[in-house]
Amino acid sequence: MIVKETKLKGCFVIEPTIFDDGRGSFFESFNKQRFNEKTGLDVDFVQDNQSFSQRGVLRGLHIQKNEFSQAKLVRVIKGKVLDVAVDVRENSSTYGQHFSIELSGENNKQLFVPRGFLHGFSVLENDTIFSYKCDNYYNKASEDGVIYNDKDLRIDWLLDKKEIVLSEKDIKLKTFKEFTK
Ligand SMILES: Cc1cn([C@H]2C[C@H](O)[C@@H](COP(=O)(O)OP(=O)(O)O[C@H]3O[C@H](C)C(=O)[C@H](O)[C@H]3O)O2)c(=O)[nH]c1=O
Repeated sequence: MIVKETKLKGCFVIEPTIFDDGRGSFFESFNKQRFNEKTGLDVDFVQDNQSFSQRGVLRGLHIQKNEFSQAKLVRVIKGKVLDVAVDVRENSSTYGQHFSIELSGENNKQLFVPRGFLHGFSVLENDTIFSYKCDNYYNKASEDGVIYNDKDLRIDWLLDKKEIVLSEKDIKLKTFKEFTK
């Protein structure tokens, strides 16, 4: 298991050890002891989520605020996404900066997104299964977010504008300037 901290403190890329044999392959998708050892964290995940999307779908950028904020350990079981985490932790030296990474059923990479981050992903292949662990429960009332094409964040989602599919909720998300007011 290789764990590398990104330029955003506390945000890690995790590459599990894959065991290939004549039948196929095996890997531990999560091991609390090893995760804590390698990251220096002690995260207690309480909820697993899964979403299924076709190419062009873009989910995010979302966050749950205050006491409902969530750290997430995200991965792709099948297909491919560009996963994006935006640091919006108060007084962070990397406030407003983002890290993006391709997660796929091929590369089996995972991203640990700490509390205090906006999170979103664009779907790059059909029939993509996105699976993630959260360290706090879903709380709709605490949800907030930023529009995917915010002029200040300038995120390249690796999709043509005309193919992007957003939820009714995400179409109406605020700008980063409005979010940080
Ligand atoms: C997140 C969530 C949603 N729901 C229900 C609420 C809606 O009826 C339905 C779809 O929810 P939503 O449109 O918020 O799903 P996504 O657009 O995939 O949102 C997620 O995508 C981004 C990338 C994230 O990081 C968050 O985990 C989350 O905001 O599932 C639940 O019942 N429990 C949950 O934990």
